Amino acid sequence: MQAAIYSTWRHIFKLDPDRSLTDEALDAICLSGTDGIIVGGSTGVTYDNTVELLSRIRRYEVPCALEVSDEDAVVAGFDHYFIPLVLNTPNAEWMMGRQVQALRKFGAFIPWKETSAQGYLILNSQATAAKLTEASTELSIEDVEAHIYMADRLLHLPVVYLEYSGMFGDIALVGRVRGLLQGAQLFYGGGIDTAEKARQAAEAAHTVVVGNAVYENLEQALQTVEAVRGVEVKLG
Ligand SMILES: CC(C)=CCC/C(C)=C/CC/C(C)=C/CC/C(C)=C/CC/C(C)=C/CC/C(C)=C/CC/C(C)=C/COP(=O)(O)OP(=O)(O)O
Ligand SMILES: O=P(O)(O)OC[C@@H](O)CO
Ligand SMILES: [Mg+2]
Repeated sequence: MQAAIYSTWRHIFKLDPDRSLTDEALDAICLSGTDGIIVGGSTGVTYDNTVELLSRIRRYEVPCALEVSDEDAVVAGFDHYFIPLVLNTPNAEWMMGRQVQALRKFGAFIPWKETSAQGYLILNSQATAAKLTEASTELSIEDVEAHIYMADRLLHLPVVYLEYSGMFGDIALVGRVRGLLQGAQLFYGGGIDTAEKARQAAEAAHTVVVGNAVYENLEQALQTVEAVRGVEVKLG
């Protein structure tokens, strides 16, 4: 089987359709040398703002994936689709419920080879996604490990996503999780707003995701690309 497009991605910018970016900023992001762009956000993502952002990104060659957070914002034409499942929520709606509901509608049309589930472990209680999904963010190391065994060894999810959106996470824990994984690719995201934080995250995870910094300090966000490129980690 051909490897998924994201399997070699070390650095990703995540762009939120619900936030605005000038053409100059988008130009710099798309030409930055990042491996890929994920379009996604936890709230305010609509069909219209997703189509608009995709059409602007498509002026460039950079690969672009959609992380689907709302069944009403499913847009054709992306290179890949990620379907988040929240592992650490007691509310099954966010683990399986909404996804199954969407599959009733889209199941027959899904490009399966270009579609992957992501097992999200949300570890910042203040993240929008944590509040929305009622995630149980206060996890012991044993709890984290158990979730990782579930995602990687039992469910065989292709991606495990350690999500600290809005804060820089526990990088030692990220490295420990990577060491446990046998099949899944580890995405880390949260609070990367300098080259140094990007470098540390890239030492620990297979793939690092830079989101809010794009909107808050673009110059520093752009520097994360080179920082990640300088760190060797075995992928695949
Ligand atoms: C041809 C064609 C049409 C192809 C496409 C077919 C296709 C692939 C269909 C998809 C069908 C499907 C199964 C859809 C799932 C829909 C769904 C409702 C999933 C639920 C996802 C979920 C658990 C959402 C909860 C929030 C979450 C975890 C979002 C992930 C992204 C995220 C955390 C972004 C960060 O958010 P942000 O807003 O930036 O947060 P901050 O405020 O902290 O910055
Ligand atoms: O926005 P930040 O904090 O960079 O987090 C990136 C990403 O993990 C969000 O889903
Ligand atoms: Mg954000």
